[in-house]
Amino acid sequence: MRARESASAEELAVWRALDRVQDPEILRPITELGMVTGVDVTSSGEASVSILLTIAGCPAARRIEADTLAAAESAPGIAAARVDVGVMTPEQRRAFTERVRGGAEARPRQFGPDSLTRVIAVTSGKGGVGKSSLTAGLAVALAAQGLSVGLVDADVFGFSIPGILGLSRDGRTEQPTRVDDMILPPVAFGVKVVSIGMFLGEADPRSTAVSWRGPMLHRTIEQFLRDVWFGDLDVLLLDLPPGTGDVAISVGQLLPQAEVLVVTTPQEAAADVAVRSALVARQTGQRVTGVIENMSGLRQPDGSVLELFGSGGGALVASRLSDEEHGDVPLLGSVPLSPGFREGGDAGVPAVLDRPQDPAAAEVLRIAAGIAGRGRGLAGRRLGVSPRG
Ligand SMILES: Nc1ncnc2c1ncn2[C@@H]1O[C@H](COP(=O)(O)OP(=O)(O)OP(=O)(O)O)[C@@H](O)[C@H]1O
Repeated sequence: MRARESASAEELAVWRALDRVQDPEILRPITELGMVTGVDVTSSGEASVSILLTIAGCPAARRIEADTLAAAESAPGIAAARVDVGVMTPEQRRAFTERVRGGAEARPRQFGPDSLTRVIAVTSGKGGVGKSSLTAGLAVALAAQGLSVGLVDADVFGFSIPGILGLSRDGRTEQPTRVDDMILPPVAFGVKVVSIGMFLGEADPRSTAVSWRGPMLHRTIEQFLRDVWFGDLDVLLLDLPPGTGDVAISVGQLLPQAEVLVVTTPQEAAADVAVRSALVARQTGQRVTGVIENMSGLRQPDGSVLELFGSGGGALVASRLSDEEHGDVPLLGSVPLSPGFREGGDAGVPAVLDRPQDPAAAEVLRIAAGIAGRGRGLAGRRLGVSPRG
């Protein structure tokens, strides 16, 4: 088997085709990760490709093997292809994790103060207002716009993200892959997802209640942020539990640079508790950057709108959080009630991808575009002015 440096023209064409094969968990080309160890092409155009996997037999491994074969077969001048799969030795695995981390020892802490990742924590006052559905929708929408996105489901008591993103089926939740001490999160619709629901072992998350106390919760969130390898993310979203509990405070301590989005319903009575959850975030030094109203009016077949939960709650929360000290906290959007949006979540296929015309999905896409366009504040951004000549 020949390395890239000594490849013939036909072999080089195969290497180039393999550059397009991504590791489905790390989301980087397998050639860049050193997983392709050699390519041979015979004079009759038969290609053999050798790849090394961290572990054999897992779904990611099967996909890499299939994608490698398809890529080799598609290369110009190739009549047939086969793939030889090997498993890395412990030594090779160490070199691999080093390469993935880019020499992590020397790198700043993931999501530490020097990190360029924008961290957005989504909170709500009451439960059941659609916070998880919106967080998942925003994450998928941002990934679809080409951003590199991670999502931490920190809603320990009501983790629902794996279900909404199709990572949990028939009571089995997809598990992160462990490569030595590196934990690689599963990827759903381009989003790297980690959830407390993935760390329950064999327990069926449908019938498993997590009843951990503060310190245990804090350690778990800390582990999510430290040991799970997200790679270089543009945006990390966190789905917090509703209310003002231990997790919100831990996230405030661990990620003081986080922006906070508050989800509320149009019901004015829900506003007080939504404002309180935002104030807890402020107390831990986080910035509240916007409010999203969910479950706004439901469009009727005759075109009228039924305001099931009243109206005005989002605007009320936004205005109560805006003041001279903290500036304007905008209402980023009002997501209507929509049966299609709920069905997408239940089926594990986000409506923002599957039915972007759905009124709720369309509004989530619009909010995501606004969030993507806003960046992380002015620091490091180019301003739209040019010097006068
Ligand atoms: N705009 C909407 N239209 C219709 N159904 C919605 C909408 N938003 C959310 N839902 C549905 O409402 C239910 C609750 O949503 P979700 O689980 O996202 O709420 P939550 O605020 O995260 O709840 P908790 O924090 O208590 O777990 C889900 O069944 C979801 O599909």
